[in-house]
Amino acid sequence: MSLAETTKAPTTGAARKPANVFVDGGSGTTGLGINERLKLQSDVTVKTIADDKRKDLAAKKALMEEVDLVILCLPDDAAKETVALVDSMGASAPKVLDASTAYRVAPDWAYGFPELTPDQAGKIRAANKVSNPGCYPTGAIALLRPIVDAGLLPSDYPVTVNAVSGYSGGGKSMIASFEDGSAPSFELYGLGFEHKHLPEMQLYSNLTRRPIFIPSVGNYRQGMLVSVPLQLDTVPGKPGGADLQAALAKRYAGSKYVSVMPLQNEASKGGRIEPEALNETNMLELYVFASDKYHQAVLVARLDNLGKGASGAAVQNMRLMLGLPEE
Ligand SMILES: NC(=O)C1=CN([C@@H]2O[C@H](COP(=O)(O)OP(=O)(O)OC[C@H]3O[C@@H](n4cnc5c(N)ncnc54)[C@H](OP(=O)(O)O)[C@@H]3O)[C@@H](O)[C@H]2O)C=CC1
Ligand SMILES: CC(=O)N[C@@H](CCC(=O)OP(=O)(O)O)C(=O)O
Repeated sequence: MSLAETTKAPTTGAARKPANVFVDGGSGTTGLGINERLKLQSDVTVKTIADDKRKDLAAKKALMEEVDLVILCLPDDAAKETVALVDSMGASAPKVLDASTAYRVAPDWAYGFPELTPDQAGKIRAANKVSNPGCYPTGAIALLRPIVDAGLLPSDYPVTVNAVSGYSGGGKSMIASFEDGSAPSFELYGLGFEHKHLPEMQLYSNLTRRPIFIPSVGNYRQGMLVSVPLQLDTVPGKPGGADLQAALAKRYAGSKYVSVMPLQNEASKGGRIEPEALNETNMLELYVFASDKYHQAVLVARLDNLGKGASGAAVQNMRLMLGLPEE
């Protein structure tokens, strides 16, 4: 057994040293959010790389020899480059948690949405490679998967997902374009039907038909809403809003980070929701707005794109992968 291997933290056990973690891309939007969260965790030590060496592969490899887990907060190509480096390290390789889109539907990686199914947290705990979900898929999959699994929505239903994100979702360059006033106040995008989140959204929602996904970005920093309209009279069995809400409540009962809100129907008054209420948290709220009169429903997820949509989820996955208790 190599020296580096003996320094890796055990994944189970009571008394032990803090686990060592390296955040590759630690000065980007997602990386900074993870570092802020890790400052509050005494059972994790963050190992850093000199700024002028942060893109130097030999320096990265030397640092990765010392850590139990590396979190990649990089563009896809750079993430693939670091993963190739990890793959060359043999027994001294750290576990990898990747925040990019590169491995989200790769069969040999675990998908880092612990609430996906009752056994997903266990898969993440046991995996050496975990991909952190995209922000929009986190909302869409959380809403759709339990309803499809319960047989309330057929897997070939023509699903449309609409969403709005704060501008931090686009990383450093989009943040700069909103903050220097060159970006429009609001914009629809994804109108080429090829948004990078579609494959994971379809796969983990258990949908056989590719959804239509229309995201948008507004002139505020962070927070998002993901919504899925449903014409319930076209769905076999004609489920009502209460059936949908009950399936979600059953799936997420006891969950620390996913809250299923009471059914919102004609009697509830309101019919409005804004995207920023969960900012700086790792929470995800799920709503069913429904009309029995018109047999229509809209499923809505609210989350912080930098929280449960990125850095918060990464820290939740990191703790599972290191065998540490929930925050
Ligand atoms: N922002 C968000 O809400 C979310 C982002 N993500 C994903 O997380 C990843 C990072 O995104 P985000 O934080 O927004 O992006 P940013 O553009 O804010 O940050 C990316 C960081 O990576 C650095 N970087 C680029 N290439 C390398 C390299 N070869 N080695 C080391 N560092 C490098 C950049 O440094 P420099 O600028 O100097 O090149 C920059 O600091 C992306 O894959 C993104 O898709 C995931 C979920 C949500
Ligand atoms: C507003 C905005 O541009 N958002 C980004 C998604 C951010 C995110 O979560 O995407 P990844 O995790 O896949 O990087 C986009 O639509 O490409």
